[in-house]
Amino acid sequence: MPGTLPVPYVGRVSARIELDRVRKVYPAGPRGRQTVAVEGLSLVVEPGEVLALVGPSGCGKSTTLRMVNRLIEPTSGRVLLDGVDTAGLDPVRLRRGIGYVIQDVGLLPHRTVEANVATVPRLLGWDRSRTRTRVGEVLELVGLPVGAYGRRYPHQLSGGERQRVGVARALATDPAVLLLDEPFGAVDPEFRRQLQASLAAILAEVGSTVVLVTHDLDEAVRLGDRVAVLARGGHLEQVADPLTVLARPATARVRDFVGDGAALRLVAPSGGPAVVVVRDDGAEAATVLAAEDALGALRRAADDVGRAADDAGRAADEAGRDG
Ligand SMILES: Nc1ncnc2c1ncn2[C@@H]1O[C@H](COP(=O)(O)OP(=O)(O)OP(=O)(O)O)[C@@H](O)[C@H]1O
Repeated sequence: MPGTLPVPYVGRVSARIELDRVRKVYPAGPRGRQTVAVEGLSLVVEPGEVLALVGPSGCGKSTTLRMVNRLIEPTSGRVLLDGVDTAGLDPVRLRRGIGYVIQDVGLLPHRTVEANVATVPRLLGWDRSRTRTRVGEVLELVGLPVGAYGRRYPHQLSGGERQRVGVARALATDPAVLLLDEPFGAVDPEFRRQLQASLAAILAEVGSTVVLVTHDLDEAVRLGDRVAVLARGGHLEQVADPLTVLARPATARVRDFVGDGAALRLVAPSGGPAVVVVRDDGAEAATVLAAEDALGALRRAADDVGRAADDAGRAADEAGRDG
């Protein structure tokens, strides 16, 4: 059930986000020219959906995200939440109803984990016992039980644990909208995979509408129900489910961005079985095979190669005997 903004949300609620011809132009600096960061972007994120925003550096991903919680005001166009134009809402109240996680999560260094996570519930005037219960729940959800971690300070945590506290803090009031800007940008690749897996489980649990900014295509494919690919100047090139983006890039820019590595790759999109995407760049054909079918095809191909090698070996032997 969609929530009605800008009230705080409790329970499994999610909002519909609509960007309607949104444009952002940064004014010229002392020496530079003005920058068109986002150009006429129209996009809908359905309630409960995870939309991953990807694209090359500087293509306007963060600007787009921050226009949703009004950390940045659009130059023109509208951002609607559940049909309500956010331009008419109080930006501070709006932001308290929207979870926001950035790369360097910005935990308050002199406050414990528990106190950091309780920040927004306190601002919203929740009573002590309700806050304590919820803080315990969200810390449990991100795998940092309050008994073991609640009284620690940020400097007593690893980078990955700090990121998870940031996610818990953003989830503390069950926001209808969750904005994630490179949430694991600072985490090393191997641990990143683990965090992505736990985030996927968390997102499935909370039901918020999520916009995830990442430069990591694999992260987008893993976590996104749909993937939106932006090009420089904030132009939307394609928005589709992850497999379609990989298998059938809509434009040359998307093809460049997803790269040749996408021609054959094993992916595990959220909620679906692992699949192999096979793209034939020379033709229209693109095939998405279930992993087992693809493995079967690869094994058969390997058997054929093996048989051909055996045949060639036998032929060589026979030729040797004859000679
Ligand atoms: N405050 C600002 N003033 C002027 N230009 C800005 C400002 N913020 C961003 N830009 C410019 O707007 C464009 C889009 O920036 P944005 O940070 O939204 O891109 P991004 O896709 O998130 O980039 P990255 O992946 O590198 O973080 C870039 O050209 C950037 O230099």
